[in-house]
Amino acid sequence: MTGSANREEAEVEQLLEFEAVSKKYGNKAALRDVSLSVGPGRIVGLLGSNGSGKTTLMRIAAGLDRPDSGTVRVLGHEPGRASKALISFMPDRPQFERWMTVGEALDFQRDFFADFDPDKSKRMLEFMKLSRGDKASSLSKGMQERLQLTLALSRRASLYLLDEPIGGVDPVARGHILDALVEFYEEDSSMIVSTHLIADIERIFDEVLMIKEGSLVLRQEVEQLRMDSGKSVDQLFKEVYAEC
Ligand SMILES: Nc1ncnc2c1ncn2[C@@H]1O[C@H](COP(=O)(O)OP(=O)(O)OP(=O)(O)O)[C@@H](O)[C@H]1O
Repeated sequence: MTGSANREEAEVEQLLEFEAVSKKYGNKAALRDVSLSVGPGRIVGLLGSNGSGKTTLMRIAAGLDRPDSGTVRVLGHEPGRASKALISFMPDRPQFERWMTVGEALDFQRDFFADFDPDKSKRMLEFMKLSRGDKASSLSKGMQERLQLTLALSRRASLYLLDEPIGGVDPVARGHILDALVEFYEEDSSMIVSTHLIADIERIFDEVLMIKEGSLVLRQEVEQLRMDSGKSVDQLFKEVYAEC
């Protein structure tokens, strides 16, 4: 990164900042000395092969796991009640109970989060072709992901963390879901999206972070990356992870 980019970054209040964050599970290093920052109004792709540390990074940002060392800030707050109120996290596994209907899952989210927006949630349900009366247990994997996204994006959060949001959605529907991401996220907020399906999703990214064996190996603006390398993000990803 250039000096002027550094100065610009320092002037904008960062939504998320990691400084030298490391995390081990037993003797397995899941994150190694990761430093990054995400400013407002950005859609950031978090890319990495299986086990590279994407979920760990998101869980630490969401305040669900603690780093062993390093510091994390969300709009200047250390992880805790204030930072959690600013973040909407979509985990890679369903967070609703299987006995719930779609409507009950949304009501639960509404009761839990002060920033839940009922109007947005209604528009998202229509967009996702879900009905309040649908039973969560009878939804297909792809429809469950649509519900997960509806729950996450129905909040007016500052930072959305979406862990593999389109893995179970069929290729035809992916474009529709990506359009929902772009349409329903808040202008001044930012979104970090982890994925393996880079070719499908790279069109929505402003910036990508590539993580390999717990280390951040690349952080770049997508336009710049395409201009510098003459390659798509997907092509570059395949090169970086060729031996994984
Ligand atoms: N709770 C845990 N206990 C032990 N090891 C863990 C735990 N969570 C993650 N790990 C290990 O940490 C490393 C990073 O895992 P993580 O889930 O963050 O990767 P990921 O990039 O999200 O992978 P995937 O794309 O397969 O979901 C892996 O080696 C994983 O086995």
